[in-house]
Amino acid sequence: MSTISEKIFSRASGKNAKANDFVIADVDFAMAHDGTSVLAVKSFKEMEEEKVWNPDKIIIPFDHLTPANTDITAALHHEIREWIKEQKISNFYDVGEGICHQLLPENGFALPGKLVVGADSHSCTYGAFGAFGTGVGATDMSEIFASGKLWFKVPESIKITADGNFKEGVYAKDLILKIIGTLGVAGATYKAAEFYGTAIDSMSMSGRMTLSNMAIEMGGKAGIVPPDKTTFDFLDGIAAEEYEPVYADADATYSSEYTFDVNELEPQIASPHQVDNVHDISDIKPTKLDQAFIGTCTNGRLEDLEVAASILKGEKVAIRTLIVPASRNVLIEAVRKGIVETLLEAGAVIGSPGCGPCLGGHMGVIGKGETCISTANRNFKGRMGVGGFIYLASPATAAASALTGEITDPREI
Ligand SMILES: CC(C)[C@H](C(=O)O)[C@@H](O)C(=O)O
Ligand code: SF4
Repeated sequence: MSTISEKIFSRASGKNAKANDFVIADVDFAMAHDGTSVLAVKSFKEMEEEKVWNPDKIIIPFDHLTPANTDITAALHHEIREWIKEQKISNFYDVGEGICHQLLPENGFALPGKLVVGADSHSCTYGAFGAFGTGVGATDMSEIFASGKLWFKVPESIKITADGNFKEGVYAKDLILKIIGTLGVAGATYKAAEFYGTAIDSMSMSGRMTLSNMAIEMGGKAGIVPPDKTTFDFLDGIAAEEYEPVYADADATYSSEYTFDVNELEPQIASPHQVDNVHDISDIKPTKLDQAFIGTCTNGRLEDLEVAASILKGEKVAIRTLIVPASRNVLIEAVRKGIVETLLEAGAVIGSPGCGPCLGGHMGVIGKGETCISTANRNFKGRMGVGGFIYLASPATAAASALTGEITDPREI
């Protein structure tokens, strides 16, 4: 009678772990990016540890401020590169390779049944593969660097079932926005969400990653999709090590259960400045935009760019439109398929793979009083630039809006 999380923590801690137990667990893979590795490495050095527990289990992608935006960032990048060399960390992804939450799945580190911990809140993305993926702070990460272990309180789980078929113009992003709008930003605090239902079964890995990615936006510790053929096919030939899929027992205990009917779902918009300020697009009053941004660990994958290109093909954007592929592989594929050409011809700007302006660091921040429609996961006040307004939506809605210069239903284009 165990949930997926209880089973993963039981294996990782070597004891029968139940919700609310405190356990010390062995971490399978640990990730820190350029933004958080700086503090994690500082704290690791302060612990006077000489060597990391396992240089092959640590993954360091540079993605948040890449290519370096200032001399300060460049110096920090340099410092981390030196530490990576000294510690012989084998999985280092330098500028231009892509966003951490895209690179771990692409390189087969997000695996069913594994405990994958990242020094980044959106590490819940790995739940799309049936892993327990979760984010921790940089000092907790330094402890993992040193010992390969960390303490956890085993989360209670909630069950979210989404049945039905997506209507044309409606996507996984709309579903997760609807879920967050319904549960609220604290609706799943310290809980692990397990996703079930026919709408999830028929979703691609890309869609599942969008779903799991945003579990943290309702306070979730993890957002897990039980692995199936779609998962195994994706991992075929790329899994970094062997894995054992884990499923919940039929009589597992959930602290709450929710159901969603995808047949009825419309495109959703999260209005400023909270992710749960979610509305059907038909309820949004006319909203002028200054910028559209398509990218991030939520929606910067090939499928997302493909949808945007299908809408922008042969048209011209009415506002600044920034497109940042989630990884080098995504960009290469998008070039091969002619997607990049279509986007450029439509007047979009293509950024180098990475986080781009998602957290307001560089490469497309917005000015005071400006409004951006974004495919990211957060619309917090000031996130993309002080005094700016962010509306969250799917890539289709963002692309349709880029064409008109105001929030636009992709089904009306
Ligand atoms: C910089 C990093 C710590 C942060 C996070 O943890 O989520 C960032 O990725 C974000 O999306 O706000
Ligand atoms: S793309 Fe945005 S949300 Fe994702 S890791 Fe980067 S800054 Fe965080």
